[in-house]
Amino acid sequence: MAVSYEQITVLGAGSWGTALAYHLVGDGCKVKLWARRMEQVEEINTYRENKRYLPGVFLPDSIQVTADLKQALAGAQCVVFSVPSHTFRAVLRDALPLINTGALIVNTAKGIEENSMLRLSEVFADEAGPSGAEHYAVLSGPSHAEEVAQKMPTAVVVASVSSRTAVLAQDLFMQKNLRVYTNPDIIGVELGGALKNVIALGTGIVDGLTGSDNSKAALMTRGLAEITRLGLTMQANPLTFAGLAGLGDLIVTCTSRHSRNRRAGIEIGRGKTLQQALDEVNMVVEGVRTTRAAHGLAATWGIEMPITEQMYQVLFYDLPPQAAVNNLMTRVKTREVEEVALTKIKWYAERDGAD
Ligand SMILES: NC(=O)C1=CN([C@@H]2O[C@H](COP(=O)(O)OP(=O)(O)OC[C@H]3O[C@@H](n4cnc5c(N)ncnc54)[C@H](OP(=O)(O)O)[C@@H]3O)[C@@H](O)[C@H]2O)C=CC1
Ligand SMILES: O=C(CO)COP(=O)(O)O
Repeated sequence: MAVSYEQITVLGAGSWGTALAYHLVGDGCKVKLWARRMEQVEEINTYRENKRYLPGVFLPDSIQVTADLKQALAGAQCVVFSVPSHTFRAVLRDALPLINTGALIVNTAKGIEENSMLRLSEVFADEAGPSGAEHYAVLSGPSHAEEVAQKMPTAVVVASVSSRTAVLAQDLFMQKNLRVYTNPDIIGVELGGALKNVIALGTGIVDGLTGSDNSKAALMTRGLAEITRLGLTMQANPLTFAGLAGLGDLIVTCTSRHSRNRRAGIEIGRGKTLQQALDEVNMVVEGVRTTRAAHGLAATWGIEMPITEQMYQVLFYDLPPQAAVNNLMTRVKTREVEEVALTKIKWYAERDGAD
């Protein structure tokens, strides 16, 4: 039977945190939404609307907004993290001592820690200790805040090392407009959600350059191939990349007008610098830091990720986007699917010293 919560706390009052608070608030359940800035709290309390991050959505009084972390977390049986991934560790560190033991923790950020190259569940284990993992779940999949807030039918996935926790998170978010699947493959779900943003920047660039549908389809498909290649080596289930956290999220992020990563890419494709593109979007563009982390992971695991490599050169070394396209198109010829499967076999053979 589904557990009913009296109080849920959402940390992070951007688009996603606000949409999730709106989604979760219901009969008998109080939702507290934590924003780091008092001005934002005042604005939401005055207008009952998050004008900057989720305009047009009326937030009922049963969503209590606060900038006081202690007050936000007092009594919470469930804590949803919706802060940008590069701030996750710091917010987590402040929040952990204030979170009730045994509370369900759901992280909804999509990224990889830039310098450590850790997945966010690894960052969590780093801060909370490995035993905390039992209560920790990840929510991912194709789900733009704007559409979830409009109650558009949406499907997402939750992953946890604990099947009980995954089911608790599934029950928590499941509603008529939001269908939630569970998946035990937390590695694949985290990698899919983070790495699709790198490809979305790339498809955005193509939109800004030429708008070619053929080129975008090529990037998405070959992007998924390199994500799968890395994921396989990192012990993910390859089927996860064909699911909501992989292909599903890749489609939405690479094609939607709501996607910040795609929008930033479009600006770069039109000739803006990275900083100009980020200023234009003015919301978190996770794919930029993730490109650096993915580039590092590819080197660490010895995996070829040509699209990630070109994105890295465009974003951080001013490679002109057209030159990146040319580089991708003139790579040495290769096979479509065998390389993906062979990657894992080759990697293990090398590790184990086998022929
Ligand atoms: N938007 C979406 O549709 C979806 C987003 N996600 C993921 O959710 C995460 C959050 O994204 P989203 O809500 O869209 O981001 P937004 O850009 O909409 O908002 C970011 C929020 O994070 C706050 N913030 C920034 N830095 C810090 C910090 N150091 N400590 C605490 N809060 C901070 C911002 O506050 P301030 O205004 O003060 O800077 C703002 O409230 C990302 O990982 C994203 O990939 C996942 C699925 C869907
Ligand atoms: O992850 C998302 C949708 O599932 C949000 O993607 P963007 O960050 O590109 O907006």
